[in-house]
Amino acid sequence: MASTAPPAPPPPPTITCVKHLAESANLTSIIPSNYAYYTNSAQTKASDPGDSIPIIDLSLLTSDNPDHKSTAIRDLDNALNHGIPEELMNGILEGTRDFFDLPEEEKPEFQPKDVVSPIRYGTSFNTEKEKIFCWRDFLKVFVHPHFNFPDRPESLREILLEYTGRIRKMVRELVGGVSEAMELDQDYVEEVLKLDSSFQKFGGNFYPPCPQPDQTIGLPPHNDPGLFTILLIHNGLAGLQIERHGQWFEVNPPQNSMIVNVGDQLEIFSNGRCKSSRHRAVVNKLRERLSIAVGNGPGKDVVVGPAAPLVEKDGGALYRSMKYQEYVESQLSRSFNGKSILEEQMMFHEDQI
Ligand SMILES: O=C(O)CCC(=O)C(=O)O
Ligand SMILES: [Fe+2]
Repeated sequence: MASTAPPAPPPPPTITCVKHLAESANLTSIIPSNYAYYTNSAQTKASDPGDSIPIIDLSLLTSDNPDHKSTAIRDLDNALNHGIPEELMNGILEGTRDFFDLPEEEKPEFQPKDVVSPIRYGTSFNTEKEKIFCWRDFLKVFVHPHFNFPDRPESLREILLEYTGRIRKMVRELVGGVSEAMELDQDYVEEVLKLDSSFQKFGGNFYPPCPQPDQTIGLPPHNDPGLFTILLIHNGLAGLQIERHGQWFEVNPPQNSMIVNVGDQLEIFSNGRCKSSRHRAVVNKLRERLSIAVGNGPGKDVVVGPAAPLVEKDGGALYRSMKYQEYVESQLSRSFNGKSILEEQMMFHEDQI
């Protein structure tokens, strides 16, 4: 009688996550040289709660018509005020934290080589391409149109489904508000961007405390690829910075608030009316930081270019069109220090217009 072979042991960890490194007794006061990243702190301005970083940059949603503008503002306000219950926010933060707390030997199964795998745990951004690593670990899960979920921890599955579903609803309202501000028909926008099958990606970021926070970076400057990213930061801990006119501004979100970042597809679709937010995350000496970034795009197979009525109004398209799936894959397979894909899609640079 043939005996059944015992199950194969799990593969050894392929990467050292930074959480493990930060917790190891070997890490004293100097970080390893492959985490060295120079940030010009002189360029960073402290935040001014008065006017520096609006959590939603309503000026990006401008229409020349003041009535349209105020309707859009009201709609956006509604979307955000009636959003996500506090316990759901706490639940998703706890579930994600539980994932990062799984024993290291249980994590290799979530570490596929392929950058477009639907469930991917890793460190830095793309360690295959990078010599300098960033001080963060991540969990990325594709949650729509197909819902994927890691089978552990138990606490994550249901809450992931519910949380990302709520975020999709909120994003549709945001898209509705923006469409109105740009005088575009909402049904037209939903249809051309195929929002029923929107590609949605859940991202958990874990930044352990770092003995030399000025010598490294949590996430280097980047733009998110989709339409809107909704960011939730545990305890609103500072670390996120947004670039405006060559200066970096700290964002200090109020407790239980969410940050809405405009992504590249919205800049392209709006023919430059909405500007994609360039941002980065710095790390903290004493406290760990956990953020949840849910990226919301159009359908994967949509070829996104400037909306036809806007091109007509503006007398031309300012951006090339590209299938969203190719855009995402191209961004994922780069290292962070290369040229931004958005720049490549611009047909004219501001100094040429
Ligand atoms: O952790 C943060 O504050 C930023 C995260 C982020 O930008 C991202 O995941 O794309
Ligand atoms: Fe981001």
